[in-house]
Amino acid sequence: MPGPAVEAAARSGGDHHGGCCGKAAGKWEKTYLDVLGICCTAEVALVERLLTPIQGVRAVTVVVPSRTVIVDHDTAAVSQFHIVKVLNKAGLEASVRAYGSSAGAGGRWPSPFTVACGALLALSLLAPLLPPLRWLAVAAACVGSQPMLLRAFAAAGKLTLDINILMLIAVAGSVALGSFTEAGAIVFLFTVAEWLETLACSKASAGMLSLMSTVPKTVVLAETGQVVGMGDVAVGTVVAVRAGDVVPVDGVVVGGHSEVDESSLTGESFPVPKQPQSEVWAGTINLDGYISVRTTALAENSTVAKMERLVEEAQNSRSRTQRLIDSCAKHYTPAVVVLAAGVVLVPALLGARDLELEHWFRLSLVLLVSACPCALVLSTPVATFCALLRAARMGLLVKGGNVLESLGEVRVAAFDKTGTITRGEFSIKDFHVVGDKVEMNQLLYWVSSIESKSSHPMAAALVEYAQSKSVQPKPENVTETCIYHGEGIYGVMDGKQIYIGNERIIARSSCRHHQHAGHQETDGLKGVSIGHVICDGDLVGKFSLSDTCRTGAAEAILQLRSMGIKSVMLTGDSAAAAKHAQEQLGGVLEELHAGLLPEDKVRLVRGLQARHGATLMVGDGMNDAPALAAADVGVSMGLSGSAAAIETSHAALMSGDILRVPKAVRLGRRARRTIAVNVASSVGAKAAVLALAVAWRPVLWVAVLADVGTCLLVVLHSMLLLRDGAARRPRCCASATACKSKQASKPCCATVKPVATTRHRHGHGHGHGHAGAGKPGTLGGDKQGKDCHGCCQKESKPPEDAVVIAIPGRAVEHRKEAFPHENAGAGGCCAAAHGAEDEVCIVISARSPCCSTARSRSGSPKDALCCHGSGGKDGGAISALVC
Ligand SMILES: Nc1ncnc2c1ncn2[C@@H]1O[C@H](COP(=O)(O)OP(=O)(O)OP(=O)(O)O)[C@@H](O)[C@H]1O
Ligand SMILES: [Zn+2]
Repeated sequence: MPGPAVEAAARSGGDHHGGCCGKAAGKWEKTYLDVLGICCTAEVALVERLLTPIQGVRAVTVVVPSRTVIVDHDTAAVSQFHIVKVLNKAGLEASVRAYGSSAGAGGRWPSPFTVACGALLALSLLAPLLPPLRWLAVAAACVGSQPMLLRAFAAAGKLTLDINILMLIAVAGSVALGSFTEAGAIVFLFTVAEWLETLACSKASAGMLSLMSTVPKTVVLAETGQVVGMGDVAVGTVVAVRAGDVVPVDGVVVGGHSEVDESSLTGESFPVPKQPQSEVWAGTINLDGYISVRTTALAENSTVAKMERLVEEAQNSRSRTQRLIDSCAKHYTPAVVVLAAGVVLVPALLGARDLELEHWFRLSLVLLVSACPCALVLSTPVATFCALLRAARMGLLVKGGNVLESLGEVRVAAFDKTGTITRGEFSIKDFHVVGDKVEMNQLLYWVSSIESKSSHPMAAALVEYAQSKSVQPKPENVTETCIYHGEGIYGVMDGKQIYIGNERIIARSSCRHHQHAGHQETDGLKGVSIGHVICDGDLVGKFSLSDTCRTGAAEAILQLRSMGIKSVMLTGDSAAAAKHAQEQLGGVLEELHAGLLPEDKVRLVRGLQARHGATLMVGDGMNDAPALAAADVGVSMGLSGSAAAIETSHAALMSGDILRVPKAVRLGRRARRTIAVNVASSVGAKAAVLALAVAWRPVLWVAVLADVGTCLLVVLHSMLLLRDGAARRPRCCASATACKSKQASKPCCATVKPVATTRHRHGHGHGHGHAGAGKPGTLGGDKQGKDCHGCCQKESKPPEDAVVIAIPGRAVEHRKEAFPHENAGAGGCCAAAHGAEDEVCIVISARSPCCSTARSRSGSPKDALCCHGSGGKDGGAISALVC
């Protein structure tokens, strides 16, 4: 059945595995199998016992919720078909999963056995008219139990007691008692429930596959146009990616322009413009335009490959609750079976009469049926699976069920400033030479060359600044570098020892002008970070830079507060910069800690844990890695965030959308609630059946119904987690829920509303002399200043002063398609906020501070971006309005 696609998929999987383990002697492959016969942990043991003894099988992983078995095997020693055969012999209904196809496709229709069983059972109900028809019920039981028999035999052969054996004993018992209809009903109920469960599970695992977008197996070399296998692509190769193609590798664009859909990684459905120097990731889709990409990682080290591995590991790692339940379940089944035996043996030995004995026998059968802890065992993993999937779909990679549980327990959230609360996109406010030792160009050359070696956000800004002054950095001329976390960077150039950084670096460099250099408050620059350049012990340059808060930062913190979670800021930056960010956010943070070294952050996180309990830490940089590891849940932010932060964190947020932090906490809480309800209902159902059996009379089919019914309920209830939990409230602006809070909502709503009215009055917006006027999505309005309340009154500016941010036409169209009733532009904000699943919002006001930037005093167009929900990627900006 499996075609070439399957083999290709399996082989490439194997290559990558063998490659990364470095001991690829044979041809190790990872084969993914859909095994519909997996019901609970009993079958896990069975599958393992069946497969591990086979020679050439290295590892077997069973993922119960998605009924997937992953076999790591040597293709020379054992083929996938052999593995499938072994599983099918045990009645486990295994098949090789075609790469990219949806799992469990075979489960769409009930098996012929089930259908035949149902038909025969229905006919047997006519027995009152024609008594011999009652035997049809026995036939129904026999036909329907075919798959169960195979599995029961396999399990018995491996000395495992599984649900199939228990059910068959119950069926045999009913036949022995002469209740033929009951026997047929048990089999029918059981098989139908199993089929329904498979349907539900396949829906969940189909989502899993869509997450792991199909990365192409071949690439086209840009130079020659040759098509080569993914495995033969070395780092530094330039590959061609045409419009409509999936980007095959992680890399940097070296030629061409395009827009890329990164939703498979970030969960954001907004196209991201790419030009030379932009990073692109494997698995994202090149929407339009041809680009050539220089690879920066081998296929097996690409971000998607890492994600896949993480998701796989996450499914296998058991959470605390699950471990507890599993260890209880281990003792539960034997205990109940012994009890069931006792219930029938004791009265028999005591010489009970026939009629009484029948009662005890029935009770014992009911006990047996109830001995399967199916629903209980499923209660945690299915919920965890669905929650992890939901998280992954919103661009949050949670590394395991434990992390999910911890997320739900969070009491306090610590945020790093640069790159987390702020965009990490600094703009240089001022750069000047101090003294007459060097001149400007020389200084810029040194600074940009040395900063080219740093991944700090400030470094990028400094390099860009130098380039804008026509100074090209030459990192190859830097002979020695050292990065001092929390301080800055040191490098040797032209034989000079150069330090760049904050006041701490001045002390380190033993600068002769120490006294003079360290005073930033006296500089009259407020809310900016000050940097110093020291050359051979002399202060030779000074610069100041500023950064703006991310859209939604204030709202995210307010949402956390509404959930009873306190937020604090931990930053390595200066106190002035920290205070400035706090002001921009409208004072929503409850504590600020500035000037911290990485180890100070760890100490403070430990302190928060001691004082408040479970602590969430959100950060992005190298300097955050230890704190992320120390927190109960460390969330690293951004695809391009520091690799160290992504590795050490417990969860990685693939986009820069900080609003997903409260969303993640909410998801964690929902998952905990779901698990609690699952456990309670599965235990409750068992208890109710037993109570009914003891107090009234033991009815077998009720016991079976309760057993398989709760299994199904647990699965379906868990699947509710896949849906977006946030209730859709009417939203007045991009920062949606912030509208509840006074600080954040007023300026924003006030800004948006008048614009909408203005547009009404003017028909379509007419630009008043500002760039981009007349383009779709551009709005002009000279009345804005008057109409706007709050923030805008203070900040109103003449239209010429307004900056219209680039309007990628495509993006506007894209929006228009999504919200045809809207003319894009200002109104688009509301429109987008209503419908879009990921709250991509459009309205950008140049200079009209709103939302989180309400009190921003910055003048640069970049800084004024607000109400911009596309996750901090400026390229997505669409329209402008003028205040
Ligand atoms: N490459 C660099 N160039 C210039 N200054 C630097 C550099 N690296 C660090 N610094 C200085 O050291 C300070 C602390 O840096 P650190 O990386 O610890 O924190 P941060 O990124 O500014 O803030 P946060 O902790 O909120 O992320 C910075 O504010 C900056 O002044
Ligand atoms: Zn079971």
